[in-house]
Parts: sequence; C-alpha cells; structure tokens
Amino acid sequence: MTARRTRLIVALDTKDTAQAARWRDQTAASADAVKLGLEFTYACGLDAVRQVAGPRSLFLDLKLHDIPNTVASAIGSLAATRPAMLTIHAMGGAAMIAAARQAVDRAFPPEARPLLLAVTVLTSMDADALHGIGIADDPCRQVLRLGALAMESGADGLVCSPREIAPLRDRLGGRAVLVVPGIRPEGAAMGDQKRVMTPAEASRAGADWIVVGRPITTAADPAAAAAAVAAELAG
Ligand SMILES: O=c1ccn([C@@H]2O[C@H](COP(=O)(O)O)[C@@H](O)[C@H]2O)c(=O)[nH]1
Repeated sequence: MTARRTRLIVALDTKDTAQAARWRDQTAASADAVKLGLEFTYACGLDAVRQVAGPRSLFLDLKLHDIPNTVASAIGSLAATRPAMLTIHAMGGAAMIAAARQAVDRAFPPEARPLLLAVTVLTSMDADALHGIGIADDPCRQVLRLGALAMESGADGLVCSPREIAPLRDRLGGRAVLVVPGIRPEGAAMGDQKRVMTPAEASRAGADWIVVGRPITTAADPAAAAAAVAAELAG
C-alpha cells in the first residue's frame, strides 16, 4: 500500500491581483495548489482568478450555498476558471449537493472535472458557536453527520478541521478526499480559527490536502514559511 502524501494549498487571501501573484510565485516551490476564495473573487473577478491561478492547480473556495437551481447555475458560470476543486456548503442539504454534482458533471468534460467538496462545519466555529445557531451537537458529531450526507449526495470530498480527520476516516474510509484548513504551525497566531492542528499533526491524522493562509502570507518571508510547512509534511 502506498502511503498517503499530504499536499499543501496556499490561500491567497487578498484583494490585490499583484499581491496574489507574488505569493503564488514565492510559494511555488513548496505549495501544490493555490486557493482563491471570496475575498479575491469579489474584489478582482473571475478573469483575475484564471489569470492568477495560471498553470497552478486551483482550489476555488467560493462555498456555494443557495437553492439547488441557483447553485447548479453558478457552477456553470465558474467553469471558465478551470478549478481543480470547488466548494459548496453541506448545510445546503441533499438536494442542493445532488444538483451541484449534476452541474459539475454537465459543465466540465471528464478530463477537467473538479473535485466537488462540501464544507462541513467552518473551522472558525466551536461548540458554543454551533449552540448559538441552534445546533446542540458538538462540532465533531455535526461534521460526521454532514460529511456522510454530502458523500451520499454526490460530493467527492469534504472540507473539515484537522480534529475530524480521524473520525471521518473511521466512518468513511479513504473514499472522501479530505481538504483541511485550520492549520497552525507551532507558535503561529490563531486568528479566528478555533479547531486547529499543526501541519505534521494533520498529515499524521490523514489529511489529503491542508490549506494554509496567514501563517504563510503574513510571514516576513512567505517562501521560507511555505517551505517550513512543506518540510513538516515531508516528515
Ligand atoms: O472551514 C473552513 C473553510 C475554509 N477555510 C479557508 O481556509 C483558509 C485558511 O486561512 P488561514 O489564514 O490559514 O486561517 C481561508 O482562506 C479560509 O477561507 C477555513 O479557514 N475554514
């Protein structure tokens, strides 16, 4: 059996195309893919998404969450950005996830089809935050419930915190691609993240991909910070 290699996605969270391109180039030797999300896309537009991603693998993290017809149509509008992965919210429910699945299969040819990833519980939420929106279960139970629903409804994988990797692997085995933000190298500022682990811990737990933003992009030397994360993953 070949060992799973955890790969690094660097989150280019900025409103500035030139800055995003700079971070992309500074981290190119260490990162396997770039993430562009809400901040960049709303500020700079879809043409800029395609331009900044260039030949790099693109994790387009727009977390679609709407009625099924709207999500399906939006996915059609995103096809020109040629993402390798795109995100929807599992909280949209089975019908929305199934509509997203059909839209991905319609909008992309098989050889260019992105992985459809369902965001389970945002890594910035803890049990108190879930209670605040009326969910009595702790984050792990909620992630397991939404994760199973999303995979049954046609998702290729899940976005979860590192703390849920092992329970999800127990429940779903290796069939779900697990993309994992909420990564903080030893000593890094938490910011708004609540459910975190280090890159090495997430890799040992079985992450397919980790997503790292500010610990790299706010470092004095982003290239060195990305290289340090990649070195942790290499073990
Ligand atoms: O639950 C989620 C889903 C997505 N994200 C995204 O990952 C990065 C993490 O950035 P950091 O600066 O390393 O905190 C960011 O782009 C989020 O939008 C997430 O953090 N949690």
